[in-house]
Amino acid sequence: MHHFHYSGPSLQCEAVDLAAVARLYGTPTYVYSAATIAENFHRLQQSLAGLDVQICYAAKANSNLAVLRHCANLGAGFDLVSGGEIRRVIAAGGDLQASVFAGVGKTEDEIRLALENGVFALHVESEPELARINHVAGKLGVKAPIALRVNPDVDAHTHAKITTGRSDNKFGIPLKQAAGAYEVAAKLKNLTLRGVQMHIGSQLTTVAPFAEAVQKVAPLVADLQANHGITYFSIGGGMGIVYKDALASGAQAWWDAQPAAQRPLTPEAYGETLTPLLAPLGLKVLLEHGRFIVGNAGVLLTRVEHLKRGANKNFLVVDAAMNDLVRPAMYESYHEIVPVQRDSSRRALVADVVGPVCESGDCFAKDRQLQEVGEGELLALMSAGAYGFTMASRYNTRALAAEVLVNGSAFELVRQRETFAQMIAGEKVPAFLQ
Ligand SMILES: Cc1ncc(COP(=O)(O)O)c(C=O)c1O
Ligand SMILES: N[C@@H](CCCC[NH3+])C(=O)O
Repeated sequence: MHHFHYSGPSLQCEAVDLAAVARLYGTPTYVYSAATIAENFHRLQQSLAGLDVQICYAAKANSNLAVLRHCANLGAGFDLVSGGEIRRVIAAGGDLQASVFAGVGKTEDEIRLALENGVFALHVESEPELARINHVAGKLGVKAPIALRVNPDVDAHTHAKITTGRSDNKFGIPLKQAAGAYEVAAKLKNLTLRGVQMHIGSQLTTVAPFAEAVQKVAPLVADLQANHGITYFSIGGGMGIVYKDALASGAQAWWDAQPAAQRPLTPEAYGETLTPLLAPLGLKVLLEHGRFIVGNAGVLLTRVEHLKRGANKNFLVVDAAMNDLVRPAMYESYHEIVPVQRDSSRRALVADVVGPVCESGDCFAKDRQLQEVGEGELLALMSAGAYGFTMASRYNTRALAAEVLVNGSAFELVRQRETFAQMIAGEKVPAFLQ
């Protein structure tokens, strides 16, 4: 559920007219709803009520400082995958002592930064990494708290590029080798064994793969608790969101109308299945969801440049492009596209919605049915709060978009649109070319 809805003809985020945001800050602009983030966060927390749960929000989904601070204020720690993300949490005033540092290729500098700032644990992806962390911790004279990321080889039934828990993915230590790797870790004197971690993929739409993975890894967790005194089990992130009916799914009525067997995954169903599997372990549970918390909490506002009538199809050219939101080009993913001013008297238009980038893949939607819209009118690409801005690039020397956070009837620019001067600030023409 989320807080994007029409008030009469106008699309609003909470109590703010999206047209007003575009007038003030231009387009393309990402707009996030603070209330939606808070609601998702609380629902997730409630879903495993009764267990000792810490949400480590996956900052890679949306790492704007305002979003991080909002999550921190709600009680989140963070799941971080780079020194840059660690520094972002520090800059946002978040709690690193409730945060974990993951990733298959942590550098020595990044490990040092994590340890110096007292992260809750490092999530280790391989035996060579254990040795590296042990070495850095030794130089600092500290003990590094670690958990091994275990790869349970479970099919998450999601897009091949975002599945992470199969044996042919680069992530984690195969379950069969995990006990041995823990024995290796236990012998390294600068490490403290603190937990077990797993993550099987992103945009999971059923609870079954989560349950299968928890059941596969639970015996190892119980063993390590008995023999090494570990205190937590991180079951990763990955809860999927509704993309296809993105606008309608903001309302309770939409959920009520879904046949029970086809209802999208909810935190309540997730908690109902996983609580009985996790409770007997008696350990702290870490959740690392990103998309579920912020995905439906954001839209990308864009303006129509032209309607171009081609030989056999229409192209609606907008001012956002694949550099702003790469998901459709990268994963063929679906984002609902809606007008900011709705007008039911307009004729229907079927068009490819495309950006100005010089690639045929720069296409947000193929043969999409929309209301007829003309030059200068605004559209919203829904469910763009996760892996939207954080995956943006400057391809075609296009500036990074602006970001706005809405809270009730208030809204503020939380990232200025990049200027050309900022884009080229680190570049120079060398003397030998002058
Ligand atoms: C280790 C880890 N934790 C958390 C996440 C967040 O996933 P999601 O945004 O699907 O919840 C990811 C991304 O897939 C991940 O690799
Ligand atoms: N970037 C992906 C999700 C990857 C999650 C990170 N391991 C997406 O946009 O769906």
